Amino acid sequence: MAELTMHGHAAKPAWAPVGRPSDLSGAGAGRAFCQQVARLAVRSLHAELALYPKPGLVSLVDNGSHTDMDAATFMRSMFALRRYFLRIVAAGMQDASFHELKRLGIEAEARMLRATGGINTHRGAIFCRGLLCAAIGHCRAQGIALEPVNIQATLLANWGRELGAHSGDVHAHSHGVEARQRYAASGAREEGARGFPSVFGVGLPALRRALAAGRALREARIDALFALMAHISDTNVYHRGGSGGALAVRRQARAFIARGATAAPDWEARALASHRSFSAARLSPGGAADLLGAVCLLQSVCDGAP
Ligand SMILES: CC(C)(COP(=O)(O)OP(=O)(O)OC[C@H]1O[C@@H](n2cnc3c(N)ncnc32)[C@H](O)[C@@H]1O)[C@@H](O)C(=O)NCCC(=O)NCCS
Ligand SMILES: Nc1ncnc2c1ncn2[C@@H]1O[C@H](COP(=O)(O)OP(=O)(O)OP(=O)(O)O)[C@@H](O)[C@H]1O
Repeated sequence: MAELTMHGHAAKPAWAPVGRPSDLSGAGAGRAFCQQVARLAVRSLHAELALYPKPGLVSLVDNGSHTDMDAATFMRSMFALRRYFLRIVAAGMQDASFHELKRLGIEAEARMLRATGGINTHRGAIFCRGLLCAAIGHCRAQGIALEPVNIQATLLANWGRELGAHSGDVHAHSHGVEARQRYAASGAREEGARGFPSVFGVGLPALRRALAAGRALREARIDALFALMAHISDTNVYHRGGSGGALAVRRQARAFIARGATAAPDWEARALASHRSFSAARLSPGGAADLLGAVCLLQSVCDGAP
């Protein structure tokens, strides 16, 4: 939202920087800020879900490669996470420890699973967007401009050491752990430990480039998604498709980008063809989808986008 933006080209912030953590408990500017960021985080979940066509992924149009979840499952999960985002922004403002953020994340996962009947819709989003929300809150409390470079630096400076050491204690037998062991794939934990370089260095720049070239938000988000698919090591893809599946995802994404991505007049037909072929092969780049959502959140916080 425009009023969040702390730098030159958008509207001035509506609130004075929050200095005192005690603001968070009352109805002061701190609480209003947390509520606004939480709203943007939930909106980023919706933006990711609503985008179509996303190869193999669930959207409002169809379920892609998935038989166990649909848009309604994602909507239930989304509503269950609102309070989590509010709490984790506040925790970031109050200088919370990594242990405290992790506790909030684990609690949110449990709430998500209750809302979906045990289906994992947003584990990656809870992890990545939760940490970003904490860093955004911390920046705000310290009067640091809400710019991507500052948010990433804040995340690493405050929780980077523990993120680097965060290995096998949560979900010792997850699909991500399995993909790392079988294929030496990296995944959400490694992304987190490095301060989500794919979000800040790949997805967000791709989205901004497309917008600067005059394309609409939908096209810019598609460009960001394909840039992420071409770049990351997605443990969801490894889990479902092995190394062959991971190679196929990267190849298709690179071919889409090489043809000009959404600048090409026939981009939609080609994105749809990818969606059909991924769905037939049961491939689902869920990690890229999570990171795209994080890009949407950062764009709305830093650039004042809807
Ligand atoms: C680190 C987490 C995400 C575990 O990851 P792990 O790879 O073991 O689990 P899993 O296979 O279930 O995957 C988790 C998610 O990562 C996403 N993902 C896959 N690949 C990637 C990637 N390269 N980059 C980012 N996300 C990815 C997937 O979409 C999936 O939703 C997490 O469950 C965790 O530690 N949670 C603890 C609480 C928490 O969220 N804390 C937040 C603040 S510290
Ligand atoms: N729009 C989306 N469609 C599908 N998956 C998504 C979407 N957005 C994010 N994801 C991520 O992809 C993952 C879902 O994929 P998948 O069903 O393979 O997960 P899983 O629970 O690890 O595996 P399985 O369902 O095979 O047990 C979720 O963790 C979710 O974070």
